[in-house]
Amino acid sequence: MAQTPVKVTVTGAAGQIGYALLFRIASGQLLGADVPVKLSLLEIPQAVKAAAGTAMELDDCAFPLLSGIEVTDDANKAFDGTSVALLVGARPRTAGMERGDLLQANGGIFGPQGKAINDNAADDIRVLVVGNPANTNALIAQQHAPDVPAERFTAMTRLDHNRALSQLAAKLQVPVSEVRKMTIWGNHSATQYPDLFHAEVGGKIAAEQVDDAWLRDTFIPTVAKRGAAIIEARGASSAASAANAAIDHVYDWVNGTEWTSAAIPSDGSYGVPEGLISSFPVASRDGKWEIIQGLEIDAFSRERIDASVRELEEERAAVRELGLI
Ligand SMILES: NC(=O)C1=CN([C@@H]2O[C@H](COP(=O)(O)OP(=O)(O)OC[C@H]3O[C@@H](n4cnc5c(N)ncnc54)[C@H](O)[C@@H]3O)[C@@H](O)[C@H]2O)C=CC1
Ligand SMILES: O=C([O-])CC(=O)C(=O)O
Repeated sequence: MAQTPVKVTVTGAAGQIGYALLFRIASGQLLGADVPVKLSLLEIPQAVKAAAGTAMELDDCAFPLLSGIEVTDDANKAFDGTSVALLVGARPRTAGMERGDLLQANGGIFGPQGKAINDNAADDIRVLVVGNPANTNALIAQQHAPDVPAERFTAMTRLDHNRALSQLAAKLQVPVSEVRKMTIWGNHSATQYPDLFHAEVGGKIAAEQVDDAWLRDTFIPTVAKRGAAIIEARGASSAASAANAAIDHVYDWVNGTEWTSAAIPSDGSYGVPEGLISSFPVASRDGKWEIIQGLEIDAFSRERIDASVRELEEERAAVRELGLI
């Protein structure tokens, strides 16, 4: 192994997403098949033993790229020298809850973890928040890390993006790989807006290849409420698909992509107030996300983007009220 191992920290390592994520990171799918990794597993004290059990299983896989594993309940230790932080550890919702209902329960986790990242992480730290409500938790962590460039804090809407690809490909009976330029706008919540007016299939705008009623009454709600449908069917929230999306997000951030969706701090583009961590169409170049510019937004899309952004503003106001930022 020529390269120095990259330290990757996963919080909530003993949880269901953690279990679906860690083995894929250790096998090289997060950063690349030639990049050695060191894993740090952060858990609450009661779950450290279970995380240590997962670490035993990681050992038992004898992954050539895995150069070491630590298991801890100390955030300062977990984030010491970390280049990639996957903030998964948080309570999932159960049937009947919206993700925003978790703000009070989970918000308190992300301030201290943001501070521990600020004080200990490597200079090239990249943070992906998965724990819900992901956008606003990312904002909380970012606000406690004043020394880390703000754009290093991101939240996951890649699962929504992948769901949208899959639903559209099934409708048009094309392979998923033929869908281009999909975008999720706004919050990782039921107000998110999956946009077919810029997506393309066979070089033609997707919205023109489906009927309006399907787009409005089937596609958008199916994608936006897919998390609840999984909870209803599985009796537990999405895990392997969430882990898969986290891998996709970080891989593309580090290795580059021409078009995907990610929740990143707004620079004011498309009328989204600066600083909100909102999902946009993004490219990644030289290891940095860039919002894809110049898209025309019609009245139908404008109304939906604005509604989701309004919810993000309400969540930000709520966490201010709770003293979390
Ligand atoms: N952004 C997205 O697209 C998605 C987000 N999620 C969210 O991911 C989160 C995790 O989901 P699961 O793994 O299914 O939950 P889980 O309940 O199976 O695991 C969560 C783990 O986090 C740990 N944890 C709690 N507080 C912690 C802290 N302060 N530090 C470190 N670890 C801590 C728990 O001990 C537990 O082991 C939930 O908030 C869920 O809603 C889930 C699917 C998709
Ligand atoms: O819906 C949930 O609570 C879990 C999640 O974020 C998703 O599956 O998108």
